[in-house]
Amino acid sequence: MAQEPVVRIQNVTKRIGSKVLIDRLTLDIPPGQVFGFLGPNGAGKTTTIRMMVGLMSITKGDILIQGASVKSDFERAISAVGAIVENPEMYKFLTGYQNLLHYARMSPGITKERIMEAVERVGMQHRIHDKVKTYSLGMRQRLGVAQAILHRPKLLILDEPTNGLDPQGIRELRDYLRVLAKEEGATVFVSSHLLSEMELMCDTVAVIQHGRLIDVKTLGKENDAADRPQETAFEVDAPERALRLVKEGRLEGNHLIVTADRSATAEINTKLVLAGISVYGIRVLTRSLEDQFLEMTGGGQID
Ligand SMILES: Nc1ncnc2c1ncn2[C@@H]1O[C@H](COP(=O)(O)OP(=O)(O)OP(=O)(O)O)[C@@H](O)[C@H]1O
Repeated sequence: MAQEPVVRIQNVTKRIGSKVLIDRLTLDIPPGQVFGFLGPNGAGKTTTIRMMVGLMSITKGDILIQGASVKSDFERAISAVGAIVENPEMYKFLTGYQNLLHYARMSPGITKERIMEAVERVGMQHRIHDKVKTYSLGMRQRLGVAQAILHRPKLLILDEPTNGLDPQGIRELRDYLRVLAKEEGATVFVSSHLLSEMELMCDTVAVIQHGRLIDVKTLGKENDAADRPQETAFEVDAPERALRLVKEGRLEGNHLIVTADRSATAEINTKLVLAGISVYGIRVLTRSLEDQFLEMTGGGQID
């Protein structure tokens, strides 16, 4: 049985004046995943996140976090959330550890052991006693994440966490977000306008444009991809005859390219072979999420 979603965004609309920023957005976020929220600049990612954490009101619809309504039960909803939406304030002349200790004093029940556990989750144990002013951007971000998870939230929200990070920093971010999702049993919700990074980081990606949900894709699951129609190339000895026989697709050299799902692929192969055409190879031409995203959003342009 599918587990209860950690977040349920239910038919949410955000209007400011006559402008519709978010248009009837419905989205379930399952537990224990790194879940991506992908869209070009201005698509409405930050607006959605701001509504999730109570920084902006919801015009219509509702958002449930661990079953609690952001609109009518905000205290309970937000208690399940750790978020970095704007840059977290850190005292630069204190060490990372002192910053966390300071923060922990303001929230009851966080022990020193828990602080060190959070520090380990983000791989900062070797630098945590250095002053924040000596940290790189990636380290400051890790410290921000450690702070955001101190109270063991079920949902960690990061708005554009890869911004400004170099490739190495992005790889490290990906690695520790995966550990977090697994070890803390938390769902990590990350927004980005960069597809390639989302592909590396996330289990699932929801694509948004013009305030509307366009698609939700599970990444890295072969079965999922295998059941959908995909461009498939049949390498044959008589391409023209193959095209006449199959009556669809196009030719590229000695390849017949057809959009087909698994069963159609098998049927086409049988047809070709029974007609005496030799099939030397069948290859699925998988497209990256990037290609699909560009297709969906018309090249990633805003308008
Ligand atoms: N307070 C506001 N009043 C009016 N329009 C706004 C307001 N805040 C955001 N917008 C507009 O709403 C749209 C969505 O903005 P939002 O910041 O949510 O996009 P985004 O997907 O997070 O993009 P980015 O990556 O550029 O931040 C944009 O067209 C933006 O100009």
